[in-house]
Amino acid sequence: MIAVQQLTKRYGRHTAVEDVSFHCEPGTVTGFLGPNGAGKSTTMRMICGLTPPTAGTATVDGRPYRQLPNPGRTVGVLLDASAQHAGRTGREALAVAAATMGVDRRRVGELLDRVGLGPTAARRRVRAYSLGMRQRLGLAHALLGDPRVLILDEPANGLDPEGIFWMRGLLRDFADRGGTVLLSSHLLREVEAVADRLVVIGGGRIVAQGDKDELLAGDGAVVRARDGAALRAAMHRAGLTVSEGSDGLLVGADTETVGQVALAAGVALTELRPAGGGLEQLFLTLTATAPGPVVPATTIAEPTGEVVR
Ligand SMILES: Nc1ncnc2c1ncn2[C@@H]1O[C@H](COP(=O)(O)OP(=O)(O)OP(=O)(O)O)[C@@H](O)[C@H]1O
Repeated sequence: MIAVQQLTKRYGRHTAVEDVSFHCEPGTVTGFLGPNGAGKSTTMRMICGLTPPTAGTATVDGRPYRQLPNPGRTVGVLLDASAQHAGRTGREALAVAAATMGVDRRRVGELLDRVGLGPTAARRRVRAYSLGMRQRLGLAHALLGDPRVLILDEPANGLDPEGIFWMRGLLRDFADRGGTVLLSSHLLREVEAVADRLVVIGGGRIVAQGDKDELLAGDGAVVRARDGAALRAAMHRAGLTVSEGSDGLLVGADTETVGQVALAAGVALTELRPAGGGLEQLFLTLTATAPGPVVPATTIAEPTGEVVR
């Protein structure tokens, strides 16, 4: 469990993070979303005791990070994959961390396998690693102490599509076994596939947070089928509003309803997803302008301050 309460960080007159509060519960993946410079890394660094907050508190499993007796046993952290000892091999880097944490050395080999760094990669010096390999090693490092909590800053950076798919599976499995995951990204689509909850930050302030499905629902569904005419006719017959979107039909109903209508009509779908219009729009606006006020869970505030849903 991660509890963040009214965290604020000022650098001189610049406010990097302001009054940020959220919780991450066991068994869930929380996607921490925001454009570049929004305050994600600063918030995560405060949770991990690396940046002292100007105000507010953050705890992991009920304690501030710095008061955890052996932090790596409670929380696995990956904040900057490029900041690893370049002169050590991947195996050496993990072995040193295992010794520091008091972890059985045999876990080193297991974890190298688990993150897809085979024997050849494990023998290479970290300076020769690609960013994707460093992310994998960083993840192995984070998992080394068998923690119940993971805090990962942009872990998908540098991973290829197969690597991103693999990482999603690993994080989903971790949460399904009761773990707590907080992962940041500047890409909605990247976390949408794995997160249960979303916390959206812009200009240092929370602009939306809540259950992912609730945040993405209510804006209709995007649906496609090889037989577009049959799909459109089925939606019409069911009394649903239909319009042509840029990447499929936009239907004014949730994905479950749309899927059932298509099934009943015998139309095979090639794609079905929440339209996510509000969140997409919020993201586009956030990227362009400064944010507005903090709003309660499962609502979205436009950067102007107007609540749009
Ligand atoms: N040490 C520092 N001194 C001064 N300003 C800082 C410092 N660290 C971060 N900032 C500022 O705080 C704001 C938030 O930065 P932060 O790195 O937390 O954003 P981010 O959401 O992680 O962005 P990115 O996705 O680009 O990593 C930015 O305006 C940044 O310039």
